[in-house]
Amino acid sequence: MNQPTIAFIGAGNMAFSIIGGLVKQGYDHTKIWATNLTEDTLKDVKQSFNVNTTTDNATAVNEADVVVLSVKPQVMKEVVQSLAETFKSQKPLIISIAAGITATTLQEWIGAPSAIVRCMPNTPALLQCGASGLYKNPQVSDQQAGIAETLLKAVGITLWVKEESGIDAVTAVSGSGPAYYFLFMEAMQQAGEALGLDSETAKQLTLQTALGAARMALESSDDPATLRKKVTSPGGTTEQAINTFNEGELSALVGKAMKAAADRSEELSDILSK
Ligand SMILES: NC(=O)C1=CN([C@@H]2O[C@H](COP(=O)(O)OP(=O)(O)OC[C@H]3O[C@@H](n4cnc5c(N)ncnc54)[C@H](O)[C@@H]3O)[C@@H](O)[C@H]2O)C=CC1
Ligand SMILES: O=C(O)[C@@H]1CCC=N1
Repeated sequence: MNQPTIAFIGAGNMAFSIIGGLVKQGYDHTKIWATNLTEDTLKDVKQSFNVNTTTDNATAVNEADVVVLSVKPQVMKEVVQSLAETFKSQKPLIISIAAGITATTLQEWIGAPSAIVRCMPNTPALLQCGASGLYKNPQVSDQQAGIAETLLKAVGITLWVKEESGIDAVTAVSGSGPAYYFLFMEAMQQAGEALGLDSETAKQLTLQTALGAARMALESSDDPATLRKKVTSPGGTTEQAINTFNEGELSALVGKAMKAAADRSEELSDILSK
């Protein structure tokens, strides 16, 4: 299949990562456009990947089969409305990576039925180690869905949800998820220091343990519960820690925290549709 031309509207962190992933995987750089508000903010992406750049969003969209909306949610309405006529004439596949903006809202701002894939990536995409949830509206063809998947696979794994509300759950799990693990790392490092380790030692032990545990969970045929049990010697040290977590109802707390994140995602969709 010919590689489609892709325009990234808003070449910030996430767009930079996806473009980087695509180019590293051999995507033709001449088929990629990146836009931003000023030439200065486009220098980096131009120098790094030799893609086409412009400060005029419509110029890029006019060239594109696929448009990736990668500006912040707060400016999305203005950006989409200013491109509405171009979208209507060009009919590109539109992929939005913005948190909290539904495909229905995007379509309303465009003012015509449009093929839209909504995606929730996460920040490890910056290391090509991300996890993205994808939703496609009924206008998206199988071929377009394949294009969206290829694009996001350049920065990690991709999983589809059938209902758009699934994106709220994806946001609670993998979108916000890196922050939960960072919080746990912060707490473990602090606890290590409180137990007498110097800060650097506590940090290195914490981070390498997180990496090792994640790799074991991904690569082992055992599930996380089995892996946990294998660390936990009866009457030993881990058991004491796990009992303490259970007394504090850690699982219930995680459930409550993630429900709050999903509820906020739904609420933001309402607020941002205005
Ligand atoms: N799940 C998650 O953790 C993440 C989700 N996201 C989503 O990805 C999107 C992009 O996020 P980042 O790359 O971190 O933001 P960013 O702020 O790094 O990039 C956005 C870029 O858009 C540019 N921009 C602003 N107005 C523009 C306009 N009218 N025309 C063209 N460019 C314009 C800005 O100058 C900026 O460089 C956001 O909508 C965010 O919700 C991003 C990062 C992580
Ligand atoms: O905190 C947020 O609202 C965004 C969405 C997922 C990660 N960051």
